[in-house]
Amino acid sequence: MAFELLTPGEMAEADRLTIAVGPVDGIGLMRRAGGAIADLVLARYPGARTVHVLCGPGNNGGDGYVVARLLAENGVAVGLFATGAPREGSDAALAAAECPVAAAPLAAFAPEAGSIVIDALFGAGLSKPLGSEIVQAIARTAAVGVPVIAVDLPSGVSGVSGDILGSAFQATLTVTFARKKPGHLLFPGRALCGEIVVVDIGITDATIAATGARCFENDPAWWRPHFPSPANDAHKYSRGHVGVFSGGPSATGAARLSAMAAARAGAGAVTVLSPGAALAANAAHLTSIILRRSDTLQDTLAFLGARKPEVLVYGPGLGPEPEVGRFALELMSVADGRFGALVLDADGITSLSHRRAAFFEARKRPNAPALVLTPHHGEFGRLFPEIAADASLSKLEQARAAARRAHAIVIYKGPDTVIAAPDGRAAVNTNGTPLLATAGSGDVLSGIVAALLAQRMPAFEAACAAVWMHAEAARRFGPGLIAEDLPLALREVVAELGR
Ligand SMILES: NC(=O)C1=CN([C@@H]2O[C@H](COP(=O)(O)OP(=O)(O)OC[C@H]3O[C@@H](n4cnc5c(N)ncnc54)[C@H](OP(=O)(O)O)[C@@H]3O)[C@@H](O)[C@H]2O)[C@@H](O)CC1
Ligand SMILES: [K+]
Repeated sequence: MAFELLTPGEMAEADRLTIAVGPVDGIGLMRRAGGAIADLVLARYPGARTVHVLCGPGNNGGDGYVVARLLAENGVAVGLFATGAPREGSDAALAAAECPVAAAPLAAFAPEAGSIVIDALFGAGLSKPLGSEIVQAIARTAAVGVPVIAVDLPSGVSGVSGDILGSAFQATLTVTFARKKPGHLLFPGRALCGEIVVVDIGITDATIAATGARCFENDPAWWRPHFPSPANDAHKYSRGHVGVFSGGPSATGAARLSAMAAARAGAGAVTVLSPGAALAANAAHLTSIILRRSDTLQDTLAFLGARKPEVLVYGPGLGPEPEVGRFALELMSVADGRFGALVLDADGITSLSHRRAAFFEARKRPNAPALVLTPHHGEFGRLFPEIAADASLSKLEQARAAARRAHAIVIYKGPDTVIAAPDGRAAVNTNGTPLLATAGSGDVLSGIVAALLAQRMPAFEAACAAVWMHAEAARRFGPGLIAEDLPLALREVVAELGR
């Protein structure tokens, strides 16, 4: 299934391998790429009066010359504007030579209402911020509000990171080749692509695999085979037991949200581990969730010995104090098979930022539990300040670097949540919704992750599934959503996935 995301470098490698194997050559790929775009334009805009094609100096421009030629051959009035002639001997120069429409300088481009713009200025080869001539062309296009069809990427959007280099077109439709690129899915690029259509230009799945791409668009299609479904003879503990640590008397809700989500996501048993002072508050709100007092590490060890939970959730509602971080380190050091995995969220992450060296050291120990970290942007910056400050890394690369550093699955949350594993696998989530920007929503996510881990779903797949399910539940519930609604809204999502 075609969920890999290719960096521009990996895409260039796929092109190179395809051409090396033959029979299609570089200009052949370009003709296919341009041909697919011309077909889409003709199908989608049959009444377009004029199509303006803007061509850059590289192969993206080459695709543009193919589109211009094919549209002209189909009787469309074509305006062609170029930043300069393509390099002599290049495929783009060949495509330009085959194009019967004369190119005018880009400065002369002035789109009118009713026209369509094909942006073939820069794609995978964007290497620096756009110059003023191009920025002005973008502004003139935006001023008339005509549809823009971007070839490969909206010019100005980095295919690697989704960052905007100076300025960028707001596309109505972006047509890319073989596979999507990270820049299509990471913000702000994602918002500038409009609809994204991936066209097949003859690059095979085997060739994509040969590029070594290890990043994916998050989709149930590839993790669903690992999704847990209870065996017929299941009992509550065989379906996985999750323990969730609660905050003090005035901060217990977060743990209960996490616990409810873990139960709805299929954990057979869920225990809230509460400080004695918060037992009454928790008891007043819990029914099927087990409640157990835990004030000290000894209390927790007694629970681990007696109840043998697979997964612990540590962080929601605990407060950012250093002793919270110290306890997280103690938990990791006593794990030694007493529990399989730890989900560290919210204050569990922030509190460790005071003990980063000890934390990273603890992660190197051979008996350390599996770990899932679920930072949002601020928490990520606190635990991984050097990685967060490295502007040369995309969000995707930052998440990967953090996963390697912490020997953990990292769920780097946001509108474009990235999930990364220490082995280099990564996924970008695409079903997120602003409905999730609500207090307590992160606590629910940590509970879902824990439940899937407790049911023995492999960690990377479990994290990807949890992120997708969380967003899917929010979407289905719709406006008015508060975090309390999410666990129940999960029911339908779990039912469909487990079918
Ligand atoms: N066979 C294939 O490979 C296929 C490729 N295909 C197509 O090729 C595209 C990739 O082509 P590409 O590698 O030539 O890169 P492209 O985006 O055209 O730009 C490179 C040129 O732009 C220049 N430049 C960069 N930034 C700039 C700026 N801000 N301002 C000014 N100049 C700037 C850069 O200059 P340089 O960095 O060298 O100084 C260089 O001259 C890909 O997106 C797809 O559409 C398809 O046809 C399928 C087959
Ligand atoms: K483009």
